[in-house]
Amino acid sequence: MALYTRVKESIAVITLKNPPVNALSTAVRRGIVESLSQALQDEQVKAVVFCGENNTFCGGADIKEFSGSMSGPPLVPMIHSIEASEKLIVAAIEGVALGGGLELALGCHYRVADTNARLGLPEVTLGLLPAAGGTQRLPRLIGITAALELITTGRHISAKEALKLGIVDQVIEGNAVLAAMALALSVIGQPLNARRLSLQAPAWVPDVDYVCEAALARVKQRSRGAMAPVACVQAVRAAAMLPYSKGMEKERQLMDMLFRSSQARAMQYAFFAQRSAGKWSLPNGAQWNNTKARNVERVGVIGLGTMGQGIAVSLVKAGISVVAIEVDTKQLELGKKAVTAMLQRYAQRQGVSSPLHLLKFTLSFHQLRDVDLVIEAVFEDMNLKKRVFSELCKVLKENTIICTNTSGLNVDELAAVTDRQHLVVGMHFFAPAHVMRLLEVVYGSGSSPEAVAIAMALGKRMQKVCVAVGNCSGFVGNRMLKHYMDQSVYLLEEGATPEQVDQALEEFGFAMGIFKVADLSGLDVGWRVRKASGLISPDIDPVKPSRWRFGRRYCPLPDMLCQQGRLGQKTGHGWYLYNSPGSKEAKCDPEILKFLEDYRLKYGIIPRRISSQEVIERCVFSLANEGLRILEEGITAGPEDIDIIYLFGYGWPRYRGGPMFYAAQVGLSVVLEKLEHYHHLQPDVPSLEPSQLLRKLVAEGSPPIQQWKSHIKNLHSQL
Ligand SMILES: CCCCCCCCCCCCC[C@H](O)CC(=O)SCCNC(=O)CCNC(=O)[C@H](O)C(C)(C)COP(=O)(O)OP(=O)(O)OC[C@H]1O[C@@H](n2cnc3c(N)ncnc32)[C@H](O)[C@@H]1OP(=O)(O)O
Repeated sequence: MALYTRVKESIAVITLKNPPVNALSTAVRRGIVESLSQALQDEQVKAVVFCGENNTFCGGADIKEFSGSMSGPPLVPMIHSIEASEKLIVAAIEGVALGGGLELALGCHYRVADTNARLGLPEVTLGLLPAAGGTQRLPRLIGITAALELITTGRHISAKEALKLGIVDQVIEGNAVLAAMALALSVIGQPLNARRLSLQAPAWVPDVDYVCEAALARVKQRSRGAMAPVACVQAVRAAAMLPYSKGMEKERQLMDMLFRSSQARAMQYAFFAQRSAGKWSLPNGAQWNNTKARNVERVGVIGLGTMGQGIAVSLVKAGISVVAIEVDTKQLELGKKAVTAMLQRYAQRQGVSSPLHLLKFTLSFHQLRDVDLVIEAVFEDMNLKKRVFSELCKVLKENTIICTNTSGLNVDELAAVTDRQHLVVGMHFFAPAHVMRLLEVVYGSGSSPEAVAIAMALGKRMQKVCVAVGNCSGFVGNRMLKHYMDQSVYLLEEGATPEQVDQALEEFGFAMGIFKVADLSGLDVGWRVRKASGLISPDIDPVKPSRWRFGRRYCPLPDMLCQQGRLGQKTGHGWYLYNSPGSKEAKCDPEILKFLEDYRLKYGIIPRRISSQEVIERCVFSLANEGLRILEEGITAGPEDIDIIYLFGYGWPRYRGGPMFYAAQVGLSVVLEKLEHYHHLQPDVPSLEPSQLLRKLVAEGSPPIQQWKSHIKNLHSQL
């Protein structure tokens, strides 16, 4: 709703009220229309100030309403009548003015913001465009080029930047509502036409086509396959080329198309999934709102390899003191140099003073005696980690939390060597840890809810998207990835090339195909894991290694590449060829094609043509199938957690929602049928066997993904 109040005799204040972000729900829009009419009818009122309750102007249209039938006064005519009002209207922006919230402010004649306000048109991140006149008014206010940048990225800007761009008229420290009233009193009586953005022409640009084509090329490269950024460019182009009313028609047409699209549904699902992942819960009933996290101010980071460096940088950026430890002076100096350089670059970019005073580098475990939490980031070796954990217990305070940055080792086995199993959790960061947003917080069987709460809160402070997951080999992301990777190499055996597989995956929307990712990470990473798990042993024939291990299909191609020293980008060749070691541009390697041909000949495999559809079905459905197994085992609280892990950690295209959402969107019965088909052809690949939960969900009529949790609960009670 909206609250109408009269102040200073001649000013009416209309306060949007819909906590927590005053989204423009039906009730709020109705309240605005009624309050505005009251203000316009009241002869005493000479000016109106719009503001939001609780120092938050408005977070935009109510996204929850998008999935139902929309009713109540529509936004476009409502904002039009604000702009057309003969009485002066000023927006007082505190907190946020986003999406429809900023569009409402653009309909006002003046805008005042407080210094901490954030503004933006983030509709593109929901698979939409600003459809309450934003694509037409913003270019008229700040020009085509700046509007294109803001609308196609959806980025939030500070009040300071908004002032520089000309989006707001004043930025004030203190109460924006009082400042808006003061501004209103100072300009009452001045003509309003020059303040009505729909009446203005956009600033002239010499070559609109060129500017729009360049923007189109940028968005296509940045978000391959996404419809919304392309539509945003088309709408802004219309602002430059057409009169306002025609531009509005174009905006409406493009919005109709996006609004109905599966991409918009997926991206809006992702918005809510991200928020639901933050509301973690454990199988024992402990959860985010019934468990207190104690504060963490000092953290120890053990190991300054690539992961440790990134973790230390993220901690310091969050204002947390770090004691960083290495085993010898050389490693310590290398780590110190890298961390210092990253933080100096960061400080320079942000225009802040370098936070190096928060860092201490040392060789001595004793320096950890008063840290609140430790993150171990040593080499991925169980025995080494166990030794580190035992040593830590000798020096740490008794309530210090111990976290391991393992990417898949058993957290319970590590906790067992400590004197505090309840204070041990996994914090699985993704490389590079100062860049990647995802953090899997892994609870073991003995981890206390408080330890989980502390790790989740720390991750959030480090700006990570945190997902609580149970302890199993590879946790969630890497456990699922294994099956996706298996299918990709089987496809090579059967006739595909790395480029074909990668092209299909990139066309699907992945940021990078699986073979390019493998080359980037280094093929030796998986090789070491396979050796440690006994899949590679000295009795395997080096010339014609077996294609079965432990009774299951196994593809020895990645091992054979490693044996040849083809470890990926770092050695200048892997699945692709690179100009030199460390260079990034992947080129097709004729040697690999020959190697694959020889391999097929050696094993008597007759290559066949493999379609992109088969690549996607086999790679993506096996990923989703494993996700369903994870759900049935209770490793995550819901499908949203899995999708968030894939969106933030594995380059899954946001406009496809995540593997679980994608499976639901394709249709669970289709996924079941395809998995049965491929499992029939590959009976020695157990992961292709449809999961119990998939069969159950299909048998129960494929409920929408939001209802899966209740079906999983029933499944658990039957087990
Ligand atoms: C059939 C054919 C019909 C075709 C045509 C139909 C046309 C329809 C006409 C539409 C006109 C278009 C109008 C406009 O252009 C569209 C929009 O405005 S879309 C919305 C744009 N706004 C956003 O994207 C902002 C989203 N929110 C945020 O970024 C953040 O929430 C925040 C505001 C920066 C605050 O961040 P935090 O403080 O971290 O808090 P949370 O993120 O955790 O949020 C708290 C709480 O609020 C819920 N929430 C936030 N924003 C919205 C919202 N806009 N609508 C609904 N709910 C919102 C969020 O989910 C959290 O909820 P909780 O988890 O606590 O339940």
